[in-house]
Amino acid sequence: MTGPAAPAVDVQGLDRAFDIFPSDQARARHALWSAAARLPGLGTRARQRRDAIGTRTWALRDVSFAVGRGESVGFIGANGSGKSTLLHVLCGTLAPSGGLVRTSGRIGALLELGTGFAADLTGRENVRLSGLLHGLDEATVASREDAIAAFADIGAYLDQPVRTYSSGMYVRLAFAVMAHVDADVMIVDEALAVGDIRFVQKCLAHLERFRAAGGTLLFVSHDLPAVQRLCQRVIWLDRGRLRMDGPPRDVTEAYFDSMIGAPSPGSGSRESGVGSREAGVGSRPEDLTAGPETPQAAARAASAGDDGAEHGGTLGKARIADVRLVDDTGSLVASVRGGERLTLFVEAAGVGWLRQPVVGFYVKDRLGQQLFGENTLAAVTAAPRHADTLVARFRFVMPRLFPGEYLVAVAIADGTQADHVHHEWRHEAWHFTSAWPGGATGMVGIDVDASWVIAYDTTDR
Ligand SMILES: Nc1ncnc2c1ncn2[C@@H]1O[C@H](COP(=O)(O)OP(=O)(O)OP(=O)(O)O)[C@@H](O)[C@H]1O
Repeated sequence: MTGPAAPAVDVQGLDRAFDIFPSDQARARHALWSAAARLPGLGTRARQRRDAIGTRTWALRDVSFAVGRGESVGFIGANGSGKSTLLHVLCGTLAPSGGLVRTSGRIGALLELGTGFAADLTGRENVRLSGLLHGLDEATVASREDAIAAFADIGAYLDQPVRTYSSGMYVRLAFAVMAHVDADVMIVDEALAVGDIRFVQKCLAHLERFRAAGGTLLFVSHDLPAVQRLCQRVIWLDRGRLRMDGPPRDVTEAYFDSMIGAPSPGSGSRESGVGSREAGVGSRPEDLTAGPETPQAAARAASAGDDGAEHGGTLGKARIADVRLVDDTGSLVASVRGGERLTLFVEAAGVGWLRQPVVGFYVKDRLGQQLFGENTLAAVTAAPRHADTLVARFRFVMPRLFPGEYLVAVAIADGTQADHVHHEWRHEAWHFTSAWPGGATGMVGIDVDASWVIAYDTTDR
């Protein structure tokens, strides 16, 4: 029995070993000696014979921590440090070799690809099966099927066997199921990494809402900014052992320093360039007037939700008709290297009476983090007028962006910084990839003309 104050997850002294055998015969001999070790009088000798067969790897060693209800905890660590093994033990798909694991409430898990669905059943059959396995009754599963299908958005593939799915389709369906089983605890492994940028943002927005509504989240990722965005606390696993447990910024910085071989500065305020934002902090993306967040913007954000919706805005009537990112020859730009001069065109229709039209944009990364943007607030001083079309143009030099996918969000508003009405905003007005070949640390790169290091003695020897 777990009382109301019991943590959602309680792990004490957890060990998990994997035995690797050179052959099936060796595996069978190991099983025999394991059985013999339980017989009276044979224990010590049988254990010695058993342990001489194969190689034992400790994926987790003496790991202890507790996660309170409503907490969001990120798990980070190098490849092979035990993160996935830990999540599997928490979900019950792997048994501990030692120690205690207690969880309370319904667990929804998105583990690595290939776990969770029966490959020969269709997506729809898997949805039904998963719903039942998560403890929902048949009627509830049936009533949620449409919502799950809409969230996954994989079209006719829903009625195809799961073995025909791409990894992206698989993860779409798996997340959609997890989002609809009334989980108290959500456990998400690196699987999200295979989703396309729009879907990943939709999932992250869902996890943020789940967290804000008091859900417990356990999140494994190598993506440190994503961990900082979603988690209030981070646990660093190092070769199976818990190395650090604390605030996201301290732990991710110490981990990053260990990865690049630098001494850790402790919990100082130095910015490492890796996701140095505080967890959960950041202005809402749709307010492109780039000032302090207004209550109106907050209210719009709350009503529209950042659910991956492609566009929103209810107050005005102008509609974004066309958005194009082009280079100096007028060609559409789908891939950038950074350093090139580009122009973003925005055209709106059905405008009507305007006091002072403001068009804005920003570029966001895969996690929805705003990287840069601009608006026409300073450029426009026109008197109120009537118009049916509005055209805005931003000419700028594209920064060096870390290789990956990016989205351009665009908004049209009318008014001043302090008092404006949003007509429409479009979260995903343009999509491009960055193919910058440099090795940026952090989210943007710089052009380094020269770099050097000098070593010298200050005293004569
Ligand atoms: N089924 C298995 N059989 C044998 N060894 C395993 C098995 N699963 C995991 N291991 C080993 O356990 C250790 C921890 O692996 P785990 O997958 O949990 O690490 P991880 O931190 O999730 O790594 P990654 O970041 O690469 O996903 C590794 O040494 C791995 O080789």
